Amino acid sequence: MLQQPRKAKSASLPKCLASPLRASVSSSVKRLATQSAMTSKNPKEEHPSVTLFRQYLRIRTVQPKPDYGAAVAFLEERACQLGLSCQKVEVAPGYVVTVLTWPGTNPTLSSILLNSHTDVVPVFKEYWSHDPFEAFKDSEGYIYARGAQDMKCISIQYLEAVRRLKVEGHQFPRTIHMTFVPDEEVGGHQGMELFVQRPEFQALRAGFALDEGLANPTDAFTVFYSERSPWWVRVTSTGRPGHGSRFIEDTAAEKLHKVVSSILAFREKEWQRLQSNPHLKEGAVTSVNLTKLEGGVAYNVVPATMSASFDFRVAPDVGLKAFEEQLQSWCQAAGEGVTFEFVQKWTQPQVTPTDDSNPWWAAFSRVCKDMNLTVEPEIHTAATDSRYLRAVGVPALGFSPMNRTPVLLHDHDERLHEAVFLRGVDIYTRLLPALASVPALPSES
Ligand SMILES: CSCC[C@H](NC=O)C(=O)O
Ligand SMILES: [Zn+2]
Ligand SMILES: [Zn+2]
Repeated sequence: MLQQPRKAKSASLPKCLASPLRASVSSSVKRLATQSAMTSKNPKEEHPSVTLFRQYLRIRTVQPKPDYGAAVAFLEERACQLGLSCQKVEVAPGYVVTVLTWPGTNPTLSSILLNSHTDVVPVFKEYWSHDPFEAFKDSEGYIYARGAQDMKCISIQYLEAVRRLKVEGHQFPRTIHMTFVPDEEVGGHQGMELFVQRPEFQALRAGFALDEGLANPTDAFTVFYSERSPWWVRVTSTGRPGHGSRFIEDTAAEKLHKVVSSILAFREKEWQRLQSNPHLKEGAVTSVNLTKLEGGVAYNVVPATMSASFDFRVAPDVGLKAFEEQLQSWCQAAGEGVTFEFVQKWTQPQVTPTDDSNPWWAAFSRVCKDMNLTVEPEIHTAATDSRYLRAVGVPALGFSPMNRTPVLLHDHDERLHEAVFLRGVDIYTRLLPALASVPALPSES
C-alpha cells in the first residue's frame, strides 16, 4: 500500500511527517483524495480509510481497563498528519479528553463539535467468530471488532472527512472541533460529565454537536434528538429473620416481592402501550428491567435484608418528580422497612428540535435530502454523552451513518461492512461543510 520510502525533508516537516515512512503515508493520503470513496481503484487494495479504521479498532480501549494512552497517542498522530492542533484535557487522573481543531475563517461564530468516545464495552470472546481486537475483515468486506459500530467507526469517519475536505482545499466559516472522550460506556462521569464543566470546554464555544446514534437494518438512517434518562434504582427491603422452617411474618423477601411485582406490572403496561401504538418508537416509552437480586446467607436462614436493582430508562416527556413519587409509593405500599436509593439518576432530559426553527437541523436534514438519505428521527433508548452536551445548552444529534446494518453494539460479532463505513465518510464529507457554514445565528450577530 505504502509508496517507496523517499528522503525525508525533516527540517520543513512537522515531527509526525519527518520520517520517510510517514512522508509516504502523507502522499498516499493525497492520492486517496482523488479516488472514489466507495472502492479503491484496485479491488484488491484496501481503501486507506478502512486500513486506518482497522488500526484504531486494534487499540484495546476495552472497559474496565481501557488503554487510553494508546488511543491518545493514535489521535495525536492523526492530528499531526492532518495539520490540526491537538489539545489534551485531563479531566480526572488518567482520563484525557483529546480535542483536534480545524479553525474556521470566522472566529466570532460558534463551533461544530464532533464527539466520539474512545472506550468500548467488554466482550465474551468465546462467542465471537473472530478475535474482537484483530479487526478481521472477511471475504465479503465485513470488519469484525468491538467498537466497529460503537463507535470507533465514527471517530475515523470524522477524521477522514476532515482530511478529505482539507486536502481539497476547503475552508469554512465555523471552527470544527473533534472531541475524543473516555469513560462513556460506564456513564461518562470521568469523561464528558466533567469536561462540559471545564473552562477548556467553554473555550470551544460549541454551537452544535454530533454524537453517536445506532445502526439501522433498513435503508433508512436513524437520527436521535433526545434520549431517555437512566435511573438505576436499588430497592432494599428489611424484615424479620428466623429459621427457614417456620412461617415468619413480615419478611424482607415478601415485601421485596411486592415491589418487584409493582415495578414489573408497570413494565408490562409500558410494553403494551408501545405494542398497541404503531406510531410510538421504543425511546418514547419508559422501560425497566430487574437486573440484580441480592440477599440471603443460607437455605435455612430467613434473611433480614434483601435487595432488587432496576435499570429504568425514563422517557423525556415523563414528569420526573411524579415518577419518583410513584417509586416511593410502590415501596411504601410493600410495607415497613422498604427503601430505595439511586445509583444513577439523570434529571435534565433535553430535546433538540427537529424542525426548521433549528438552523442546525435545517442544515443537517438538507444534506440528507440532497443525498437522498431517508432519516428517521427518534429518541435514543440508551444514554450517551449527548445528554451532557444538551444539558449545558448545546443542541446535539446522535447520528451513526450505518444503514442496512443490524444493530450489533455491545453484542457478539459486532461488525460493519467496509462499504457502509466508507459511505459514512462520504456523508460526513457533505455534512461538515453544511454545518460549518450555517450563517450567524441571531444570538451570534
Ligand atoms: C447510565 S450511564 C450508562 C451509559 C450507557 N451507555 C451506553 O451504553 C447505557 O447504559 O446507556
Ligand atoms: Zn457508544
Ligand atoms: Zn456503547
